[in-house]
Amino acid sequence: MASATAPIRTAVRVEDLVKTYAPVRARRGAPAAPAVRATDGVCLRVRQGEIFGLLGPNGAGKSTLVRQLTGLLRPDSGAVEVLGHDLVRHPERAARLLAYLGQESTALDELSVSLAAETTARLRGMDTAAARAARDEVLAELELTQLAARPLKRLSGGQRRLACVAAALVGDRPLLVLDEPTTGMDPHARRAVWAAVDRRRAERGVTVLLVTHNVIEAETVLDRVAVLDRGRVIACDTPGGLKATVGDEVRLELVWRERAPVEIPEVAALAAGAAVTGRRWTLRLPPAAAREAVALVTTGEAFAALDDFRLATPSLEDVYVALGGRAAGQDGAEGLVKA
Ligand SMILES: Nc1ncnc2c1ncn2[C@@H]1O[C@H](COP(=O)(O)OP(=O)(O)OP(=O)(O)O)[C@@H](O)[C@H]1O
Repeated sequence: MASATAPIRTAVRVEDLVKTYAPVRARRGAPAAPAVRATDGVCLRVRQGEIFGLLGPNGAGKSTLVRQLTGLLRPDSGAVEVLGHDLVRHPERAARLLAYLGQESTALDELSVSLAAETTARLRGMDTAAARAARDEVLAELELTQLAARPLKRLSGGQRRLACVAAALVGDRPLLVLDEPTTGMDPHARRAVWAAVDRRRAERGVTVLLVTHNVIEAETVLDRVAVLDRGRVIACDTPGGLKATVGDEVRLELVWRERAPVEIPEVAALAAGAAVTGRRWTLRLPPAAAREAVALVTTGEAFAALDDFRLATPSLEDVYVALGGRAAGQDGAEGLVKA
């Protein structure tokens, strides 16, 4: 975040951004696809030095939005300004202003880890010596030195992703746009990525725009988050501010052994407010009601039928559901908590 004395500058300004993908006509057995309004009037402001998240289920429009922000996809209408530059009129300026890590790595796959980082640094204007120094630094930082000689296509999925992150981080761009950077990584690698990102923000005031499904990760690394659903921003705040929108409700999860003992009237009463998935009930309750419910299910007949229970304060996922976004697992959306 910007220091208390420095003026807060806007790194990214997005105004009323619209992109509709054209419909596809039916051809040789392939069904027709209707037009999709993938971004539908998106407005955003990202401050300089901020780690800003775009959160939302599959198909919400996150990648479409970032591809417009990075000059790779022309919007139908609306404005995109990065560090004062109009990227709709001058998309070619994006390469100087930002590093973009997309979901695919195909362009680098033939290169070794070392060459991928060095070539990217050279493409970003560093001379050979500086590019090699930046390469060595980032490979050490992400613990990739041992894999330096290996071509990306011969790495595991998580290792390949880490090598792509390394390439994105070289060259000192003031804005990092990272689309699901930690997909497939183990917790150790994830931590290394977040530490590297945070270091650049702290030492160089780098701004980070991060696309994620992963609510848990979002809660721990983001300063602010915009929740996107069906091409629209349905909320934008700090993780804490968003959580406050669900008030002080707590989440109670009950897992029954075989079936819920709904013949017990108090259990039947709980059922009315529960989201049921198989043997699991999820309830959102004020703290006092949650305490009562816990007392009920941890005594007598109800307890005998109970396999497990968990009481949790609201998460961003609760916020997301409360905001009316498509709940995890519905409409083809994957679970929001994707480890
Ligand atoms: N090239 C394309 N042509 C037509 N429709 C597309 C195209 N790319 C994306 N879409 C559609 O636009 C909508 C937004 O897609 P987008 O990839 O931006 O979502 P997303 O939030 O990034 O999803 P995910 O989390 O799965 O990456 C979806 O309905 C998708 O099917």
